[in-house]
Amino acid sequence: MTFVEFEDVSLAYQPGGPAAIENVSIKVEENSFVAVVGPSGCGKSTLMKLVSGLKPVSSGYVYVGNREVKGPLGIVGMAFQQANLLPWRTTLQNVMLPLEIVEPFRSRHRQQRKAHEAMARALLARVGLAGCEDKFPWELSGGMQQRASICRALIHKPRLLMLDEPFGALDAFTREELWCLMRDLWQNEPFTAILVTHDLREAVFLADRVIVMSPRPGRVIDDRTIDLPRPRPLEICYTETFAGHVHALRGQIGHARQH
Ligand SMILES: Nc1ncnc2c1ncn2[C@@H]1O[C@H](COP(=O)(O)OP(=O)(O)OP(=O)(O)O)[C@@H](O)[C@H]1O
Repeated sequence: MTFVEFEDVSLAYQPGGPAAIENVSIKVEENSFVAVVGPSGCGKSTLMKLVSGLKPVSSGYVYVGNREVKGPLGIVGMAFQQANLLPWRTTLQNVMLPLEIVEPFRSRHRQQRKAHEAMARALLARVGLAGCEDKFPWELSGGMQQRASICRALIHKPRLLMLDEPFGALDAFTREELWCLMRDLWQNEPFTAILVTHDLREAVFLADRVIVMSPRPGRVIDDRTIDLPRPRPLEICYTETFAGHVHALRGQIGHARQH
């Protein structure tokens, strides 16, 4: 079943101005993991803003769960390159934030505070942050902050997770650790995921499909199925099939940049 659909979508940030993306049509199956790659400025983050309802389309339609997106959506979890944790809240309080804001959790939050806290503690433990609940963000490393930010994006069990370069600011080892964490979280309790990334290895490792965008105005120039078996161990990154996907994607983006 299709869960997210772009139907011939264009967006110009200024009315009548140049299009950031043009005639984009994409279908994302429920509980699948889709990555979007392309040269800088091709409109990857713009796609995120359109799906989450932070920006209206100039033309075309965006549907999430069979409903046209017309404003911010509560069923979306988001994680960005910067962890963006609130510095005055502890890690636990940061993770619990969506439960205070998003329905149906919000209206039950007072009565179910203890249960909500237990959910947050359990999720923090799953990502290896047990013992960090009472620490403030500045007491955590970059990788730990990003783990907490992923917990915050998932705590309200969103049906759709939008990831905008969430591992981009991390060192190579931490990044690979978090790929595995994301793989396990998704595999354990599937949700629909859309990942924007510059890292082609990350895209191939995590995704079922990789969508390639052209330089501005962003258009879909390829939609590549990644048929690597799951569960995928990190060692899969050193196989010929994996390298073949990465090379093909790199070639397409290089070609698109030149033309
Ligand atoms: N708020 C805005 N107002 C005007 N133009 C914008 C705005 N946000 C983005 N753009 C333009 O729209 C185009 C697409 O931007 P977007 O951020 O979606 O690209 P991107 O592929 O995510 O880029 P990067 O890979 O560098 O993060 C770019 O040319 C950018 O300059």
